[in-house]
This record gives sequence, C-alpha cells and structure tokens, in this order.
Amino acid sequence: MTTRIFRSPAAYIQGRNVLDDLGDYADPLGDAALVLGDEVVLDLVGERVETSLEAAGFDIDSVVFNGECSEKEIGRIRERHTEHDANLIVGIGGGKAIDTARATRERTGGALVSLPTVASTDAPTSSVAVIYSEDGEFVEFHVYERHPDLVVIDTEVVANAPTRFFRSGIGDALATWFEADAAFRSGATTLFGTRSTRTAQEIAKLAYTTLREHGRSAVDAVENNAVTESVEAVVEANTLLSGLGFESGGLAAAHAIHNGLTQLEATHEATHGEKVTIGTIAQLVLEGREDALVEDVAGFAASVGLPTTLAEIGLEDPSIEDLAIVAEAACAEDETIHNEPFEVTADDVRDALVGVDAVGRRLDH
Ligand SMILES: NC(=O)c1ccc[n+]([C@@H]2O[C@H](COP(=O)([O-])OP(=O)(O)OC[C@H]3O[C@@H](n4cnc5c(N)ncnc54)[C@H](O)[C@@H]3O)[C@@H](O)[C@H]2O)c1
Ligand SMILES: [Zn+2]
Repeated sequence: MTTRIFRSPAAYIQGRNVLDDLGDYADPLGDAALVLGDEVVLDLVGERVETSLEAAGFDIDSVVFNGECSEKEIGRIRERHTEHDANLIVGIGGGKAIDTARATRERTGGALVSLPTVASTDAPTSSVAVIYSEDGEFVEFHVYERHPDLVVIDTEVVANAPTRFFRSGIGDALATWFEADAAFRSGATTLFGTRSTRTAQEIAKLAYTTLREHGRSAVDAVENNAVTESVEAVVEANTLLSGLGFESGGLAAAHAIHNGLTQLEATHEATHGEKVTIGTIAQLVLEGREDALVEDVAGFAASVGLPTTLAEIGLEDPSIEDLAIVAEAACAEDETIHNEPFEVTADDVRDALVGVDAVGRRLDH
C-alpha cells in the first residue's frame, strides 16, 4: 500500500479588511497573544491588529521583529512569549517574520496565527521555517509537525504593499505545478515523506491556471493599489494554492536551482520568487519541454515583471565556473532536483541555466 499525506492550516481567511475581524477568528485559540512584526509592518497594521484582538478579550504583548529568522531571534521571542504567558503568537509580515513566529511556537506550544501583509511566498500556510544566521546566511530548513491554526490575509493591505512582493509571489507560485507534476510522475516523496495526493496535484495545477488567467491584470491593479477580483484570485494562488501545492504536492528542480543560485552573493538582492522563476524556466529546459512551452512560460513571467535572464537576478555575464557552483549546489544529494523523473547532473543544470538565459535574452529583443 502506498501512504499519501495531505496537510494544511486549520483555517484560511482572505478578503478586504479581514484584518479588523482577526479577534473574532482567533477567539477560540487563546486569550493571551504575542504579536510579532518588524517596525514597518507594525506601523502599518499593528494598531488594527491590537484593537481587534483586544475587542475579543485578548491580553496583548507586542515585540518588534529584528528582520532575521535566526536562532538568536527565535530565542529572544520565545522569552517574551513565556514572560507574557502567551497561548497564541501572531506572526505579521513577510516570510521571515512568519517563519520566526512558527519556529517560536514550535518551542513554546500554543497557537500560531499567520498574518501575511504581502503575497510574496509560500510561507504563510506552511509548516516549514527557513533558518538563517544573524547575518543572513542560510543555515537550515525545518519541517515541523504543525501548521498555522489560522491564516488571515487582508487583500487591501497586500494591494497597497510594493508590487515587487506581489510579482515575487507569482514567481514562487509559478513553480508549484511544474514541481508537483515532476514529483508525481517520478513517484517521489513530498515534504511529508510520502507520495502526494491527487488533491494536492489539482491544487498545484489550479495555482498555475489561476496565475495564467488573472496574473497580468492583477499586477496592473496592484500597481495602482486596487483590489480587483483578479487580485483576490492571485492572492489565493500565491498564498493558499501554492502553499498547499508545494508542501503536499512535492518540490523538484525549480526550488533546488533557486537554492543553488543563493550560493552566489550577486543574487542576494533578487527575491525568493524572482530566483525561483529562473529555476522554473530552467526546470522546463532540463525536462526538454518544447520551445513553445518554454517561451510561453518565460513570456508570461516577463509580462508580469519577473526575470527571465540571469542579469535580471544580479548575474551580469556570470562565468561558467559560477554557474557550475550553482549547479553543484542544486544537485546536492538531498536536493529536490532528484525528484525529477530522470537523472540530473550538475552539467545538465549548468547548461540549462545557459539555455534559459539565451531564451530570455532573445525574447527581450
Ligand atoms: N516557510 C516557508 O515555507 C517559506 C517559503 C518561501 C520562503 N520563505 C522565507 O521567506 C523569505 C522571503 O520572504 P518575503 O519575500 O516575504 O520577504 P521578507 O520576509 O524577507 O521581508 C519582507 C519585507 O517586506 C516588508 N513588508 C511586509 N509587508 C509590507 C507591506 N504591506 N508594505 C510594505 N512593506 C512590507 C517588511 O518590512 C520586510 O522588510 C525567504 O527568505 C525565506 O526565508 C519561507
Ligand atoms: Zn518557494
């Protein structure tokens, strides 16, 4: 018998101004809340979060996130959690703040509410935390037993954030279906260590079709701080569909190549989703997909303002040695690139990156 696992947060709430109803949704989860967000984010929404939680009878303490999901920062927040005798932590902001709240809850127990203020990654719904050193070097990746008890995403807040976050979320979500599909075809395991479900595959596919149907107009709207139905669709694709799809559906080459790219300092200014976009197109090249598909996906990425050339993620004229470093890291033994349904070598990855760049530059003209 084949075991299959699908896991997810217990509840997901999305919509304009849902932030103001946070207290009602969180009410069954506890009565003493620790609110975590960086200065920018607390300035933006801190008061509304506190007012809503207070109205629901929560006793609140707020802590300013220092911006890095490091062991030291997690330790500091954990102390505040214990001092406040909290039974709920609310992580507000981007992927790093939410990961920090998640890692804290893992140590303290209690409930976790994830409150993304950007639709930039798969972090809000996941059970994963990416841990860094205090100076921002990647350290490790943890998959925890539990998911957030509640995810609340206010689409008006997301539409008012800088558009680059929204584009990046599209880049992260664009990978989900291609990776889940590769993992399914090869019979590989997901982050939960089993084969995936058909449910997760369909969710991943829906992430992709939603982006293709609504991505461009959603980016136009967000550029003008508007919440349209297409924005609602893409926020859901970036956050819920991609989040569930990547975890329960499986990863493959795209994220492994992203991880490889982070080896080069020059890519550090590019966001997670921007690097994943290059990884996705490289996966298609590696898989030997037809030109029409590669150009279609690259064309869509370019049309929503995502990178399709190496120069656009900080690699102007990278040497072949640099690309070999990326490729070696992408092919490390425990990397998800080996979930592709064929053997992948570092030489294949290096040349796929050269191929992606060439296609991207040609389409640019
Ligand atoms: N756990 C997971 O499954 C998972 C998946 C992908 C990525 N990640 C993590 O997420 C990180 C990337 O997250 P990210 O791209 O969201 O960025 P981030 O968390 O690194 O930073 C977000 C930035 O956006 C600002 N910000 C947030 N909301 C804002 C708003 N509404 N208006 C203006 N500024 C706002 C914050 O102040 C902060 O500077 C990765 O480095 C990785 O560590 C985790
Ligand atoms: Zn991702």
